[in-house]
Amino acid sequence: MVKRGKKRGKKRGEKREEELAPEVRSILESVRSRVPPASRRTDSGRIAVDARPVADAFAAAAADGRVPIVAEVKPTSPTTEGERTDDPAELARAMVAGGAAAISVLTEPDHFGGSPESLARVREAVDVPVLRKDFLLSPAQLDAVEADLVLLIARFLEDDLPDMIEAARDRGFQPLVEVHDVTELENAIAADAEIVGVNNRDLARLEVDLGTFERVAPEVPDHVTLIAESGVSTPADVRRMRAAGADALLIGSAIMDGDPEENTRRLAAATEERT
Ligand SMILES: O=C(O)c1ccccc1NCC(=O)[C@H](O)[C@H](O)COP(=O)(O)O
Repeated sequence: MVKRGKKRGKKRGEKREEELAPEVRSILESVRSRVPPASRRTDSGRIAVDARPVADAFAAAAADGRVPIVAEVKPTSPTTEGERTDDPAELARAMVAGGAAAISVLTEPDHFGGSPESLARVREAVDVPVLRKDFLLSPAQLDAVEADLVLLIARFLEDDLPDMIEAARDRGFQPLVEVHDVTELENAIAADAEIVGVNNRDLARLEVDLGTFERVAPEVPDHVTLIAESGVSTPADVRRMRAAGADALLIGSAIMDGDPEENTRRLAAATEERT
């Protein structure tokens, strides 16, 4: 008789991961390879941040007649050709000069050309809130660098989301919870997220559809600060996202492609009454 090992069913997280685009699976693999194993973690390097309040920064931009824009320092990405090697601090200063209410910095090195050091330099160079844009899967990663906000992606964190929100808040960060559909939004709200980003980029196919934000935004409770992420290229896109309820927009490629100051100024000027 042939003895067979017990067949192990796939866990929900594993199944969800198989649905991701190969580029995104590769990002997660390299993130995991950098996380220190639990046996080597200590609490001694735990970060405590005095964060710049992002709600105040958005309110100040709006009061000044600018659309609140989170402009992203994004040297490259799986969907971008080439790499921009300018000084991240200079790029961030230019974005703020163009009217950015906040700055986002990719800190993932292998697929986005970022680093925690770049973010530290950016945060020193500007006085607006700075978001750490990375693929954070465990509390140990939060201690890599000080930032005002950290991105937590609901799709990757699943049941760990509430603990990661708590770990981020314990350190003083403002967690921005990224969702892509209403189920993820419900999980984010149940986990007490107060700042939510709806990502128009589908991480399963890497396609961008601004209709994603329009579908999810009506379900977002009023007390939540709501950010439209990805795929915003033109002033018309900015107006479309604002009309659908975005308090702010996170824009990378359209600002990095060309003159970041001029690009930010053009997009931040796309004001129109929200409905
Ligand atoms: O931008 C990519 O190619 C990408 C691919 C796979 C996972 C994430 C990716 N982007 C990360 C981001 O969050 C975006 O940089 C950000 O939302 C800005 O998007 P965009 O304005 O479309 O550059």
